[in-house]
Amino acid sequence: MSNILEMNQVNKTYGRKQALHNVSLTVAPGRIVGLLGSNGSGKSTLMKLVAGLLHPASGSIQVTGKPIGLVTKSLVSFMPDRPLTEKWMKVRDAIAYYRDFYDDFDESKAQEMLDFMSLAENDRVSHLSKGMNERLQLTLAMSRKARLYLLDEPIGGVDPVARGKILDAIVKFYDEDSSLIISTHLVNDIERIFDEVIFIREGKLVMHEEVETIRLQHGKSVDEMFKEVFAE
Ligand SMILES: Nc1ncnc2c1ncn2[C@@H]1O[C@H](COP(=O)(O)OP(=O)(O)OP(=O)(O)O)[C@@H](O)[C@H]1O
Repeated sequence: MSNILEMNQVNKTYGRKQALHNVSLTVAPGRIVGLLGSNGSGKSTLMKLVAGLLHPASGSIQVTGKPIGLVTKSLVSFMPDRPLTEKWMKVRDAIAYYRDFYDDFDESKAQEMLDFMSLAENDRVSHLSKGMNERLQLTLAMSRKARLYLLDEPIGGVDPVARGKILDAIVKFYDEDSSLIISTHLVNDIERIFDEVIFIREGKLVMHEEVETIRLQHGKSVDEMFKEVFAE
């Protein structure tokens, strides 16, 4: 089966700042990929390019063999690091908003995820704790029927118990026809769910490896490898 994502020699600049340098990578179907790097390394930029929210300065990006554009917007579901919901909304309004906006929104999956997440339809978004808000954003992003899910820092600023619940939800509700890219710098908490990891530093891809290879051939956890590669 063809790759879900292919990036070839992608560069992205913001004014004079080069945020991504010649990034090339592929992601096969059915993979959970960790996109790991310290603050400012280019993780969000990479996701926004794949989501079609930014354009590369050069290079090509394809999702299921199709260049980024209108068609790929329906193949990619992006959970940004800042919520897309409005403060006045209740959880049910957020669900309705996504259902109206995305033809591929699966409302019964959303209901199942809300139950799993202990979120009530009547909860007001502005009253949700950070952890509960992350659960809502994850529910919204993962209830779309996409081929590629991009989750930008889904456990950022959330306590360890809430992190566990969010990771359990990702694994439980993830569909193996698709692939998932998750950005984080909290490697230790999340590495158990990754099949492969991409290390990115100052906009350059420095490693793309199967987690099993890191564990078996290098005898290290991903967190240990991360600390070694990113040691200053
Ligand atoms: N709109 C922008 N204008 C100018 N520079 C930007 C812009 N967005 C990001 N940058 C810069 O590009 C680089 C990569 O930023 P990016 O947000 O992709 O990193 P990140 O790895 O997601 O960081 P974090 O973990 O802090 O979210 C950083 O140096 C950042 O300051």
